[in-house]
Amino acid sequence: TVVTVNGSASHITPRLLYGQMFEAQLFSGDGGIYAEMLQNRAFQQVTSNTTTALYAWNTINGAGLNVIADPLPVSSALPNSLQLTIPEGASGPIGFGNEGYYGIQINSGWTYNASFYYKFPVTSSFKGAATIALQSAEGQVYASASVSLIGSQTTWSKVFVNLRPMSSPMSTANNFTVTLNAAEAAGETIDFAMFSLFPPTFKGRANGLRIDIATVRDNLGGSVTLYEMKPSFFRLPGGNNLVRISQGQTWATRWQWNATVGPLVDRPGRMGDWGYINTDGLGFLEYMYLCEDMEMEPIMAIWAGYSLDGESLPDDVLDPYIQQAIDQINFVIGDSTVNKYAALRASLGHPEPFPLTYVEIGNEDFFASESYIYRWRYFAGNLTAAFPQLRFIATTYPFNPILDPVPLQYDNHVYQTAGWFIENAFYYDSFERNGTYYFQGEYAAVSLNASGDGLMYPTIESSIAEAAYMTGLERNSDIVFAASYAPLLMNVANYQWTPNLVAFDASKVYPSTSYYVQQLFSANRGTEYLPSTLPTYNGTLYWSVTRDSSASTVLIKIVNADSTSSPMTFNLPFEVASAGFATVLTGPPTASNSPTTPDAIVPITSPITFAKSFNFTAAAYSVTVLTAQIV
Ligand SMILES: [NH3+][C@H]1C[C@H](O)[C@@H](O)[C@@H]1CO
Repeated sequence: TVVTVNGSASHITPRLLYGQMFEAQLFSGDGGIYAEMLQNRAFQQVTSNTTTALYAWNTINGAGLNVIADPLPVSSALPNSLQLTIPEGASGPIGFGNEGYYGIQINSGWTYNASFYYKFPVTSSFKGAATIALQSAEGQVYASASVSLIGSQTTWSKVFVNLRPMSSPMSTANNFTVTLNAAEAAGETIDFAMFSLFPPTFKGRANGLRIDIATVRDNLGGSVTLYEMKPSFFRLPGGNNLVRISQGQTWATRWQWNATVGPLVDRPGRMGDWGYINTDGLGFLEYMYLCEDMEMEPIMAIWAGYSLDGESLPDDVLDPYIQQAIDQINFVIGDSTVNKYAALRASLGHPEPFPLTYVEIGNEDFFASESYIYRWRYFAGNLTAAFPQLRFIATTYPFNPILDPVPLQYDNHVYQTAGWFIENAFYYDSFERNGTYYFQGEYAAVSLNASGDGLMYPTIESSIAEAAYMTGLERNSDIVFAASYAPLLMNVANYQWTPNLVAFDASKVYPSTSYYVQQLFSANRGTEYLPSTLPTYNGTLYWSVTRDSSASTVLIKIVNADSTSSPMTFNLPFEVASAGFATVLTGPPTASNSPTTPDAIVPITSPITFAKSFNFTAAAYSVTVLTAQIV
């Protein structure tokens, strides 16, 4: 195959071309990138006096343990407390433990910050020590500290404890425990609330992110990071988790930005849309800090009156929801000297506005496109008037139905077979250039063929198909302004969707083959697209040529979906230095990175010789990035 490259760029690479889609699903937030280690830390949204209310907690040595509806709750947002009753006649340590999110990593290099509130429901003469510890399920103590609990403390008192493990067990089958001396504390009843256990966080941010997900360490000691994927945008908070959940919930249980900001003790949490309770500890401001710390711009969605069980808000009750969206946007970009919600942002520590260009109105409203006709008109109409500098993204099919005001951006989602992505590498080539821009907000090859089962993890075959499609996104990035694989993160211990880009468990992270494709494309995007000979439609060989005009480099992405290698000749329109690099991701088509084969497939970079006209053989089943210095 001979590829002739044009020296004049057809268009510049859009600022936000590659990024990440995020929503609280698959324990990607709680139990994932949100670094809180204790599951069910505040007994949010559970029914008191039930055993299920105690999920993730366990009793030690026969202590009585119950979640109560506290007559004196730690806050109106957290009505439940954990009541510990110490029986008479026991001996030794007695109390309770938390198993974390399917394990707790104990690392001797870390200082853990623990905290909780306690009170005695009835005043008592007790004055004794509680031991706070990190210990294995078998009871081996790795870190412990002592705090004194005082029986006269009948109002909530917050306790802080630092824990420094003496060693790092391989196993994550560990517990955070609170125990007292059974003889000393016999007959006592003590209430607890709002526990927390944090390891060090990404960039040291309080209430922040798990370092090894924001920064993913591969087994080779290198570091591939969500951050290193050089994502330019972060779509939040969903996805379906933005949309009110189905199964007969009320409008009030939808995600609401204002219920997720401010002190953790004031956040009620909610039943998320993926079958588990969201603490909302990774709240709206934490999402903004995540964007700031990973140098991304939010593509922020607002709730637009649709629920997954098909109901839509009628058109005469939209005003309070439109106002809530206006307030949400002002929290992000408002002037803190004039706007109350911007002033709230300042009071929480961020007086400056966050960057924001795009606001998505709803999510996948093609499921409710009839009502979207008026919902879009009211939301986009009012928000455009309030924020003329913002660009609003519609979530129905392009121009179906016709919307007013006419959307200038649409969000396309596609979950399809690997074959579909190969066949649709020219998907956007035929789109009219009529001033409309497209966000490929969610896409993934989810199975290998129409009848095939869904993939648990991406494979080389599925990732290569995505790469072929992405060469089309680059060729059409004059109208495709942003693209993100979805979903981003999955806890291998509890998930509701596969495949995903990056899997993890309580101590390790598993970047998939598709993650490496995203990283190769995003970290080598160039600043302008150089047209070249078009690949064969529905063929097996695809490429995309860009130039980085600041670094003065040429970047050539090559995708070979065939089982045999493919010799190529590139004719460049300019001279290049002979010493260049090839980074190749390749392997057997069925190969995956997974907890059992964590780094089966990683990109390998090696030097190659370039010339104005040069030959390169694309390996079978491979994604390659060639980079050369233009001279
Ligand atoms: N059904 C998918 C589409 C929706 O937007 C996401 O929440 C789901 C996967 O992440």
